[in-house]
Amino acid sequence: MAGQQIPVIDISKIDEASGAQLVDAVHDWGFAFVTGSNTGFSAPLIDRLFDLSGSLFRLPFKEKESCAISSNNKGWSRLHSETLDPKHQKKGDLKEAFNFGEFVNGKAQQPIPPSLAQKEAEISDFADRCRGLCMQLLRLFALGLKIDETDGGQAWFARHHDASKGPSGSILRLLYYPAPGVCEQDTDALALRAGAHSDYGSITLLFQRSAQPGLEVLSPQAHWSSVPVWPPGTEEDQYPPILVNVGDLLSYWTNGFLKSTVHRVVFPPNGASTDRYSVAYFCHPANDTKLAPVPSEVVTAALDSTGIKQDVLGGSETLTAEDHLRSRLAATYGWEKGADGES
Ligand SMILES: O=C(O)CCC(=O)C(=O)O
Ligand SMILES: [Fe+2]
Repeated sequence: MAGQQIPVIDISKIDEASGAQLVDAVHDWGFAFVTGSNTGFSAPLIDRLFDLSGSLFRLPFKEKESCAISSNNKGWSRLHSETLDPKHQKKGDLKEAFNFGEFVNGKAQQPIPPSLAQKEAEISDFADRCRGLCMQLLRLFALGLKIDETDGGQAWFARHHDASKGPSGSILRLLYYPAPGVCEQDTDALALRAGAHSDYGSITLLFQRSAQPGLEVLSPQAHWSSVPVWPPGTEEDQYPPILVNVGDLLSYWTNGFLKSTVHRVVFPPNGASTDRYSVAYFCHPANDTKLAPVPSEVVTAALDSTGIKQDVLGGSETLTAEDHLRSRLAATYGWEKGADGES
């Protein structure tokens, strides 16, 4: 797939037609761009968060280090400290990241750099908007999968993601990939900014900056294909297209019908000296959500035609969202404890 083929879907209407479009897009590829005022993200709002992210990563090492990431997967991680693909990458990713867990009444539940304190409300507001957009997307998935009203209809997934349902593993992650040559340079030609991985949760939202490309997705034919920052024709949009991808949990929940696609971040082409900043929001259902089979004729018909049975992926026990996340974190990092977190 050429990157520009990732469909751009206007989600101004939450109805069956846009639900079907979104489901079609992620059924094969796991990725789609969504746009329209309904996303809740104007260009200036996104710009402000990137300004804030720039000032966070420019803080003195000591201040960032005081918020270093721990086994709950919240906080700051430095260059080379981890890779998203430990099976294949010998060295850590060439990135810094700051993971914010859920905010409570606008307050972070983890140490944050003191000089960021007056921006706490702004970060919390951004995370709330991300969750709000994910709720709309979850409604669209349920509509596209034709879940019957008697089973919960468009609320089937969304109701488990409401903040009132209790804590979840949702994370807002700010990312900074320094330009080649700015930091200690890697001589390994295979070095990556972020190793190949799939995300763990229900839905990931990704915000990118113009002229800072690098994301690639793995095609079903096992080719890496670059993803544009702005799909052609959307450069001037008042509400920039936001990249959406399905995570492992939603793929599991739909018996693989919605795809969780492997992706990675590479250096700019031709040795160009550009930083990359991105912001990802990983949306998870409440920890105690039971991932029971989705009552969808669309999913059932697909399973019938492929011969895959519901329990092949799901096993005989109904996992909770927390079990699912814990098993993914353990597989990647060997973590046995905290269930909060993300890839
Ligand atoms: O920075 C990016 O474009 C992608 C980051 C990513 O895939 C992740 O952190 O899971
Ligand atoms: Fe990812």
